[in-house]
Amino acid sequence: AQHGAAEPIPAPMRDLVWGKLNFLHTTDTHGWHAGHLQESQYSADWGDYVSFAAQMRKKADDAGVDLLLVDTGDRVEGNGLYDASSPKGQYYYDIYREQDVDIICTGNHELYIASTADGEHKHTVPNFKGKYIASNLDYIIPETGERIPMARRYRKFNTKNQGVEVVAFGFLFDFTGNANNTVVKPAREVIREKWFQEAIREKTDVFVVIGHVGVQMQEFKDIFTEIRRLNWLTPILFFGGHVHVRDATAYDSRSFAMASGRYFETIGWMSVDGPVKKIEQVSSEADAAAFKFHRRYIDNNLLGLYHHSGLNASTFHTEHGKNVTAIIAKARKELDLDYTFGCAPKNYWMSRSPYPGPDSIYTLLEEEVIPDIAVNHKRKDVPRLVIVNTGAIRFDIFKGAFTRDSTYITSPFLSVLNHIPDVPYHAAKKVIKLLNNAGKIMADAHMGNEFMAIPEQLSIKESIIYDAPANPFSGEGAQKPMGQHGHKEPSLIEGYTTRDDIGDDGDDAIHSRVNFYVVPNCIQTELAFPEAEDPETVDLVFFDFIQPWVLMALKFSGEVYTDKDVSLYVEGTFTELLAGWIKENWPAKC
Ligand SMILES: O=c1ccn([C@@H]2O[C@H](COP(=O)(O)O)[C@@H](O)[C@H]2O)c(=O)[nH]1
Repeated sequence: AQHGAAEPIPAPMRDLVWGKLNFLHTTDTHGWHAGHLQESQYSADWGDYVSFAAQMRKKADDAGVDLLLVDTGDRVEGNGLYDASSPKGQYYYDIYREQDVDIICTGNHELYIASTADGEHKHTVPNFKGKYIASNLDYIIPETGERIPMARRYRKFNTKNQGVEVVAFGFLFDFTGNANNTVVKPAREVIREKWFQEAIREKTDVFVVIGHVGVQMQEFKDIFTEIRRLNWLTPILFFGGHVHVRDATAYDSRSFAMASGRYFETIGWMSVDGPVKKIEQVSSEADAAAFKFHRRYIDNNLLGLYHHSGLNASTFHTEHGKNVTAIIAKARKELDLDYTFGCAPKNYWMSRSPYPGPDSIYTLLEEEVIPDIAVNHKRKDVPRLVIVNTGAIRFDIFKGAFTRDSTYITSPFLSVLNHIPDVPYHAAKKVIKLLNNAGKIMADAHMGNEFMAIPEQLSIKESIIYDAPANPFSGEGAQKPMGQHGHKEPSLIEGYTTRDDIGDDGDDAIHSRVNFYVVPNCIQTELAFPEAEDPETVDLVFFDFIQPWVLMALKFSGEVYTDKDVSLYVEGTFTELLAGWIKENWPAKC
């Protein structure tokens, strides 16, 4: 862990279940490779993960089984370690590559900005040569305009210890927000392509489909159906992401799918046991029931990593892992990520507390931040509606130092405030309602409103509010306390208490439960409104990211505008404006 990171706290633990084939999975790490410095339960860093993987590979070798590492994209955007350098990612590529990942693919965040996709093609694809898979993604070479596969379409290989044959694919969901130097092909079309049809006719022991795709999303279901059509008994394993949740499901009795959260809070574990090799393989569905699948969501917590590897603080860390931790520390220092803009007076939550409310980060924005930053001095007296999408905020603010790192953690995007001047108020006032409530109408116009909100809400549609704190030690397989604290039951800290299609025993550490309040897709602030009556016209101000939705909503309200009618409202990215606001408004010292 990084120097100064929150000390890990012991929790009651569920053990890992090993099989013949075992996997460690990361997804949506979004630059959090230094770990969560302010949260004890997720404070291990990428160097610790390098040590963990090496120790677990050794365990696998000793037992004669196999361990593979998987990463399903969105490694970038969301943390100072990636975003604070200029150009972005200057330190990240060399840190990330230190992990020996066996199967890796692209997420949508690698593609929003052309230079990010260039960086992916220039650095990460060659860093993981032969292991990087791009089943439905092409890249356009800037110099020639030639369109080529981002990386190989699939990978066939044998595992180290048992020689298990694996055919692996790497998909991205049907993403349309990419810059124009990549082409994402819809999964449902790719599965008809000749190369895919040939690949699924390879006689293999197991298919592994990794993807930046939620495990409940149609893309995975389509891929599963097509592989299964020709391979009735072969196990098919899916590793997904994008939705930022811990999740697992089975599409049938010989398949299994898991997604491993977000922000390097979670290291996913999947194992398969049973007749994994063709030679031992089964000829009927009844025999195929012998396959056993397990999943575990490992908190990225050093004490947990010690526990699962059977090691301790003096035996766990490899030289390689320690070096990676040191490289991260050096990068953080050079980027001055601990520079403090101000001191947050309390915690502000995205989903843990209701919006509107005193502890909601969106209420803080709506009532305090936006009125101060959404000001164009030439038009400051013109009434305006300022609309901000909630997905633009990526993480909670914790009481205490708000650092350069926090600015990117809260708001990594290059979002700016644009505007359309003098929009008739009768139309402008309908926009927020359409963005928040007219999901069906907008979806019919191929503008899914849910893409303006936080990704978690793609999966969690209703608030989850617990009546009272859960009984920590009740439930299936009540747990033994971790490590060095003997028989004393440690008190629980808040964290994941996952319920997926497999059950509620997926998390390795037992936490106390956390409420999840659903928030709207967008929030709105009214500024400079006359007191007596409604204005005739207003300036409509909004993040550039939601411009297509805003234009569509205006059209539905009877006012047609195009991109040509939109111009910048305030100089500076939202990230910079927020940092400036904090410097002005929160005390300098904590
Ligand atoms: O410029 C941007 C880019 C993205 N967003 C928000 O992020 C989600 C996508 O997040 P994932 O991590 O890929 O799941 C998108 O739906 C937007 O809500 C943004 O606000 N601005």
